[in-house]
Amino acid sequence: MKPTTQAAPRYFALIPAAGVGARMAADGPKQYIDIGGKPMLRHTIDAFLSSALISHTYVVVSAHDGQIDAVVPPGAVTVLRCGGASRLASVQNALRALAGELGEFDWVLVHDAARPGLNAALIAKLIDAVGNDAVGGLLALPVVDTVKRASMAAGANVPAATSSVARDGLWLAQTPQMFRYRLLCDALAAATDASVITDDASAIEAMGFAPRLVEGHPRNLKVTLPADIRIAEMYLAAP
Ligand SMILES: Nc1ccn([C@@H]2O[C@H](COP(=O)(O)OP(=O)(O)OP(=O)(O)O)[C@@H](O)[C@H]2O)c(=O)n1
Ligand SMILES: C[C@](O)(CO)[C@H](O)COP(=O)(O)O
Repeated sequence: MKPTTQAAPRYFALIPAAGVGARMAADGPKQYIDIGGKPMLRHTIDAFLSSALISHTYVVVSAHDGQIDAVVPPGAVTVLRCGGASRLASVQNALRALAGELGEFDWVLVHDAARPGLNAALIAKLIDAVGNDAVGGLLALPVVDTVKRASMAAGANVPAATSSVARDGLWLAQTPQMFRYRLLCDALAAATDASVITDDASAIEAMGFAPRLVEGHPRNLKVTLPADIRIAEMYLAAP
């Protein structure tokens, strides 16, 4: 019997970088803020370029982005100027733009530009853990604090806790979130509400699948608020 040869799996990075960084309240989009001597987005790009597992890296930016060309290393990264009004829309647009380049079984690792602390070891950990999985998965951190559900009473100036949420089984999603191209396209094509589908795994879950959770690292935080910059600087100073 002729031995069957199966093509080696391919892993592609897709970096949504079309946000405006409203919560950072900086002069411009937070993905271009300097951290440790280079723009945040360049740290994120370099994490994928440092991994021998990644076949190619794509960055999706807004159509009128005027800063990306000074950030990406020539030739090593493809810029997709199809960012949308939400992270969901940016990823949907990027996946459509890649229809002619990616095969249905190619793995896509969607990773926030705002998570510059990613490194090759975390990329390898995720791929090793779910690269043979039927669904895919994501880096995440188990919740270590007590979680409160709160409400703001009329006339109050701070919310009040109405209950505590049992933390067993609660995880905080990070990225990359890795799924095969076809499944990810189908899941996101069915997603309409960006306020509900706030990560790629949410769309996969909405199809009834259970993405695997692989423990990430605090260095892989999402740089969202001004105070996050110092934390990112600390981790990026010690790769
Ligand atoms: N329309 C959007 C919104 C967000 N993102 C990207 O999705 C990632 C996570 O989003 P977030 O941290 O919320 O970034 P912003 O949307 O820029 O931040 P904010 O919500 O404070 O405006 C970021 O890398 C961001 O650039 C994107 O590609 N397109
Ligand atoms: C994708 C994500 O980073 C997982 O935690 C998160 O959902 C992004 O949320 P944001 O409001 O778009 O930053």
